[in-house]
Amino acid sequence: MDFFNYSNQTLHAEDVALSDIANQYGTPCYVYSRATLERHYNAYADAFASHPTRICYAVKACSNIAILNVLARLGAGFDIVSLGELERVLKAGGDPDKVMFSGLGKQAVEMRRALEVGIHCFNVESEAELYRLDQVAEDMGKVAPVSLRVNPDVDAKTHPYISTGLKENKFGIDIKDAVRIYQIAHSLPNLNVMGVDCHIGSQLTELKPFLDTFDRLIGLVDQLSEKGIKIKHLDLGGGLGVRYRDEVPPEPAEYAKLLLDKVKGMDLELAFEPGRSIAANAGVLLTQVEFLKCNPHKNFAIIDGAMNDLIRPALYGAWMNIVPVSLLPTPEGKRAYDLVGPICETGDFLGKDRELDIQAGDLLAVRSAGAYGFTMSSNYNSRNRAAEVMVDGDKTYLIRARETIEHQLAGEQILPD
Ligand SMILES: Cc1ncc(COP(=O)(O)O)c(C=O)c1O
Ligand SMILES: N[C@@H](CCCC[NH3+])C(=O)O
Repeated sequence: MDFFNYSNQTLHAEDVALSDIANQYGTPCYVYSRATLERHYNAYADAFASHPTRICYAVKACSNIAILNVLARLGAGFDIVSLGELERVLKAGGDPDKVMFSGLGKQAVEMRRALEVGIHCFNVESEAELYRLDQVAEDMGKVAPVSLRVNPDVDAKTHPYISTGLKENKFGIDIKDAVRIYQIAHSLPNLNVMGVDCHIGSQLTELKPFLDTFDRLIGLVDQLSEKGIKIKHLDLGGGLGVRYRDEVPPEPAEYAKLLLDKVKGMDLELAFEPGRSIAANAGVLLTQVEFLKCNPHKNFAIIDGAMNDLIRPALYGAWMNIVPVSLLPTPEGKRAYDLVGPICETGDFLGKDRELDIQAGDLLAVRSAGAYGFTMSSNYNSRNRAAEVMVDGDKTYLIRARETIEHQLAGEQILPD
C-alpha cells in the first residue's frame, strides 16, 4: 500500500494534502510519510523474523534525525559511513550496539568515537585499515569488533556508478585475498573478528546477484572455520531496488524466503543495510512551476526545484516520476515539457518530455525522492537547501527548516586588510 494517493483530485501524503504543505512551508520541500517508512522497515523485520537478523538502515539514503528516530523506535540498527552519520544516529536515539560502520576511508578520529560509544561492528575494507583500527583500539585499551568487507566479484547489473561488487571497483577486499587478510585480523591483539560483510551495489532489480554473493561468502565462512576463525554474522549489505518507472524489484519477503532456505541450520546471524528500499518511496520532492516557456522546438516548465535539490537525474540520468499535485485541467492543456530548474547548467533538469497539463503556479511532486534526495543536495548556485516535512496521519511536522542565506554564510570570513 502506498501512502501517497490522490483524494479529491489532489495528491495527499497520508491524510494531508500536499498543497497545504506547500502553502505552509513553501517549495521546494521534501515530504516524507511516517507510515510508509514504518511499512518498509517492517517488511524486512517481518520477513526475517524467524532467523537472528539485524536490519541496519543505511543512513546515507536519508539522514534526517526524525527519520532515524522513527526507525530506531521500531528497533532498527544503522549502517553508517562517517562520524557525522554516527552523531546523527546517537542524536536520534539509535542504539550504538546496533551500528555497523562501513566505508573505505575511516579516519582515526571516526574510529575513536565509534569505539568510545561501543558500536556493533566495523566493516573494514583494506589491510591498511585493519592496522589503523588495531592501533586506535590499542591506544584506547579496547578491542574493536570487525568484519571484512569482501568484494565477491559479482555483477549487480545496475548503473556503473552504483555497482560496487566487481573486482575493478574500489570497494572491499578481493575475495581471493580474504583468507589471508582474515588471518591477519585474527592475529591482531586489539581486534575481534565477528563477521563477513559485503555490499555489491544499489538499485538491484534481481535477486540472483545477491544469492550468488551469498554462496561465495558462505564458501569463505567455511574456509575461515577450517582455519579456526569463527564467523558470527554475515552482512549482505543493502541494494534492493525500488520502482521508479516500470521496474519490478523483488520484495524483502521474496529475498528472505530464498536466503532463509539457504541459511537454515547454520549458526550464522544475518545482517542487511537497506537504504533506498526503505526511504525512496516514503518521500516526494514538492516543487512549484515558476514559468512556462514554450518555443517552436521545446516546451519548458521552469520549476523551483533544481539539480542542487535532487541530483539523481543529472548525475545518473535517473528517471523520476513527476506528477501534478492537482489533477484539475488547466487552460494550458496537456503538452510535453522538459522540467528544468533555475541553475546555470543544461544538465539541470528533473525530467524530460513529460506529458503534463500544468500552468505557472502549479505544484508538482517528484515521486520516489525519499532516498538519495535531500542527502545528496547542495548549495550550488548558493541556493538554500530545501525544507523537510514529515506527515504522520493527519499531522505535519517540519523536521528541518529551509536553510537561509545566513546559515550559508555562517562560518565564512573575508581576509583582513
Ligand atoms: C556499504 C553500503 N551499505 C548499504 C548501502 C545502501 O544501499 P541501498 O540504498 O541500495 O539499499 C550502500 C549504498 O549503496 C552502501 O554503500
Ligand atoms: N546515490 C545513489 C545510490 C548510492 C548508493 C550508495 N552506495 C543513487 O541515488 O542512486
